[in-house]
Amino acid sequence: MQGLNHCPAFCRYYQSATMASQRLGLAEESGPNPGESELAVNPFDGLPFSSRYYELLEQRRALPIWASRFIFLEQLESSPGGVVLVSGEPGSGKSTQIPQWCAEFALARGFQEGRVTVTQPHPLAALSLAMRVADEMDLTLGHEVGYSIPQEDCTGPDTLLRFCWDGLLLQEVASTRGTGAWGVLVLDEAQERSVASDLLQGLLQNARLGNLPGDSRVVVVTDPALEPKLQAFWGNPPTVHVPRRPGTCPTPVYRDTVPTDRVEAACQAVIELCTKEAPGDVLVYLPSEEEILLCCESLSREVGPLALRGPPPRVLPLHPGCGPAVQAAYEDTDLGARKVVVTHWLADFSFSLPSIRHVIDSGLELRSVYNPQIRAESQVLRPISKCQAEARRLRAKGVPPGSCLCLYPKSFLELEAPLLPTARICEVNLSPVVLLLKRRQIAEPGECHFLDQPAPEALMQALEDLDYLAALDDDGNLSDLGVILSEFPLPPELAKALLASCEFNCVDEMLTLAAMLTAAPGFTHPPLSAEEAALRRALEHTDGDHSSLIQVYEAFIQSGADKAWCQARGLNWAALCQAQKLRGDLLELMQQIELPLSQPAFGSEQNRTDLQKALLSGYFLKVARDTDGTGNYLLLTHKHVAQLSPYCCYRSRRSPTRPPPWVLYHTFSISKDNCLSIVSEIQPQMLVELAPPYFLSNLPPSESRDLLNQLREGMADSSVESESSSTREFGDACVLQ
Ligand SMILES: Nc1ncnc2c1ncn2[C@@H]1O[C@H](COP(=O)(O)OP(=O)(O)OP(=O)(O)O)[C@@H](O)[C@H]1O
Repeated sequence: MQGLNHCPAFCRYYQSATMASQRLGLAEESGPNPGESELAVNPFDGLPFSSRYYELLEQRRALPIWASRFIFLEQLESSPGGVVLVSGEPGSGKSTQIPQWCAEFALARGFQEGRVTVTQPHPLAALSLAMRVADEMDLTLGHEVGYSIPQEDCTGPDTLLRFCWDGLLLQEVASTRGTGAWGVLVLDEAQERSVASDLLQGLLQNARLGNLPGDSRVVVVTDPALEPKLQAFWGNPPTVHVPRRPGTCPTPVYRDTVPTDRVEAACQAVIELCTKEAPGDVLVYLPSEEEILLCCESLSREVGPLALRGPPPRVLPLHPGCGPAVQAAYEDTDLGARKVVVTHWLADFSFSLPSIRHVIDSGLELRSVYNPQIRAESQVLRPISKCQAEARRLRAKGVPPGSCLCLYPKSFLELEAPLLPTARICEVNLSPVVLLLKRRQIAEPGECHFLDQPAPEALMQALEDLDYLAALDDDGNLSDLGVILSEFPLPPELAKALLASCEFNCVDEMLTLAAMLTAAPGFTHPPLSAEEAALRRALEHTDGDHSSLIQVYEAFIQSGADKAWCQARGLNWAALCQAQKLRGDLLELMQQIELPLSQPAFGSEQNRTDLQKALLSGYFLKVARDTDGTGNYLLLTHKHVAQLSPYCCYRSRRSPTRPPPWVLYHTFSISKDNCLSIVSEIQPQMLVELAPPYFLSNLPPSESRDLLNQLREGMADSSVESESSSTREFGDACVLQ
């Protein structure tokens, strides 16, 4: 801010704004014109506007939302509760314009209440919007306009307008670190119902965000479908309705049946559009990233040989793994080639691509849904909501109208689809949410008023898990350990394993593992060729998948983070780079909290045991046992049978043939089969040492539980005989409980 206060243009702008009227500069509807040399200075950096600014200004003025600028600023100024709702269709200009107007509003108040933060439910959308808005405002990305997404903070001391992944903002407000405060907070894409967006709204509504200055503003931006619910939730705040764009969107054409091969059906529909030479870009919606990649491969093969008048279409994937390359979807292609963008739910509401004329919609989405009763994730293929289907249809714009092909019958969504997207808070593991609520001193998470209340059983399971992890004290409040766990941007069990590594002198290895488990479980993907498979096998570690992940990371670092090295092994280079960054962030955090670190010792026998102990301290809830040597694992916490994932090192190994009897796993998922992923062998004695005794006694009756209890009794007896050694062992185990 200091930079701005020393900027003459800012001082001139600010003085005139405050002297003339509270709303001067805000009510000015048209923005500066190229001829007005006096005003043709950017008030945010004091530099003259470039010609690019005026070029983009013309585009901005053509957006449907432009007509609502004055009314928005007026409501922001005068809203009695400080909350304003903005409701408009996708593509009307909400995500790019509202943040700029909020920045003008904050500037006119001299940024005395704080700066502007805009949340997005997808990190990639935050990045892409920051790039666009910096361009539209004629400012430098990373200076006045910035973004914060996992493992990348592109902001600086002069940042006035920050686009932020909502999960990150939630982490900031929960912890004592980070900026967390703002003068204007814009919660964009509320209709997506991300966990963080719902939670932030719940906390704001319950006035639990204590770090807010007195006169701050909250702007909630939504698709019209969620407006009535938000109106009721926020007590009828002032609402800006963005007018509908004049012109027509195509009437959808439905298929008679749902195709058995969606990818093939989508490819054929694209080829048909290309051969008919129907002008305009194409947007294809498929359910999953896997199908996006298959479709892109298949299209790239098939469109090349087509005898077309113009250049062959350019096929572009659009999914969370694309990184900054997503901007290519907005850019004009060389020689004016047609773009075919293949995506999934990511582009339901974000990524308004202005050149799209044709939409091909599978009507389905693949989502991960958590079942608290069996503590398992399932990949659920389900119809999209009616609101998403409408948003997809509206993506096809232009004159003459393009087309919208639905690869399903009309009755499909009418009968099966919900009206609105499901609130993600009702579909995820709630342990991190409950940890956060406890951090905000909300004693009973059920008390917090949310747009949709999560199921009581899901909350109970989360409380139970946090209790086992010793994150709660006897009164159900956050323990000291719980406070430290809540500081980490990791699931509670992984944060606990990381903390335990301080006790067991294996911080260096556990930091790597925490980063790899979070950013790059890419080692589990199948290799594509025999050479790849051989190179990959060389990275496998005999101790299991967890040690393999550490080994992959170390080899990656030794390669100098080389992209070609990763490609030769079929490893995801971008994900490994992310792991490297995250590891650095976690290390910094541990140093800030002044936790003891330890020297690298990967590969030694002592380190192997230490690492297992640290892992088990966090993951004792995720243990399974192969009771008869057939590879059918019984999970300890409930009566489910699961198999090792096909990519697990114990399955790809030629010998030994017998799978390990006791394993610790990272995820249990139910999709095509019941599958345990990222698995390492453990010794049951260690489990008895490290799991809280009441966890073991609460396990459902099974042969495994009896075995563990026998072990416990045996260990207790031997402790009487050799008190000194067992005191040391149990002493280790009790430190974090
Ligand atoms: N990252 C970007 N790069 C280039 N142009 C962009 C970018 N994002 C948006 N635009 C342009 O801004 C216009 C308005 O998009 P904007 O995202 O503001 O609309 P919206 O109403 O918020 O829609 P959505 O709900 O889909 O985000 C788009 O049509 C496009 O021309």
